[in-house]
Amino acid sequence: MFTVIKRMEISASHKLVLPYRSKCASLHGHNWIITVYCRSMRLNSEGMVVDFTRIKEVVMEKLDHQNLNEVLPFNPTAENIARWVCKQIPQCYKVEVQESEGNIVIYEKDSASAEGQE
Ligand SMILES: Nc1nc2c(c(=O)[nH]1)N=C([C@H](O)[C@H](O)COP(=O)(O)OP(=O)(O)OP(=O)(O)O)CN2
Ligand SMILES: [Zn+2]
Repeated sequence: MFTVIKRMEISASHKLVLPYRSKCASLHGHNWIITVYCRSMRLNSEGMVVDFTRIKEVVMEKLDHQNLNEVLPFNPTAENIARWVCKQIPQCYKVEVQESEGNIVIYEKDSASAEGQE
């Protein structure tokens, strides 16, 4: 089994839609550190699980220097962002989203529904 890990930092803004008072309901920014984990039993014809550059393109081109409320069709919580990133990359099974030093979310694909990893 091969595992590929790609870590990226994205600068972006967001506000959260919440049913209670929160400072996060106002537009603000973070430098999110997103770590993408991909795995496969087999390599493609180029000898890769997935190209590091392809992972960066998928994540950075969509999210970096954007207002996440405008480019994502859901409330841009760290949880939703992690799940969205995982869905963009077939070989991905886990995504860690670090919003600040102390705020970290990990999304892991349900192994029963995992695809493209063998
Ligand atoms: N489970 C989640 N909780 C919160 C999320 C989230 O994505 N998932 N997001 C936020 C906001 O984005 C907010 O910006 C973070 O607020 P806060 O926890 O107060 O974080 P700080 O960066 O200010 O960190 P400190 O711990 O206060 O230093 C809120 N909750
Ligand atoms: Zn925030």
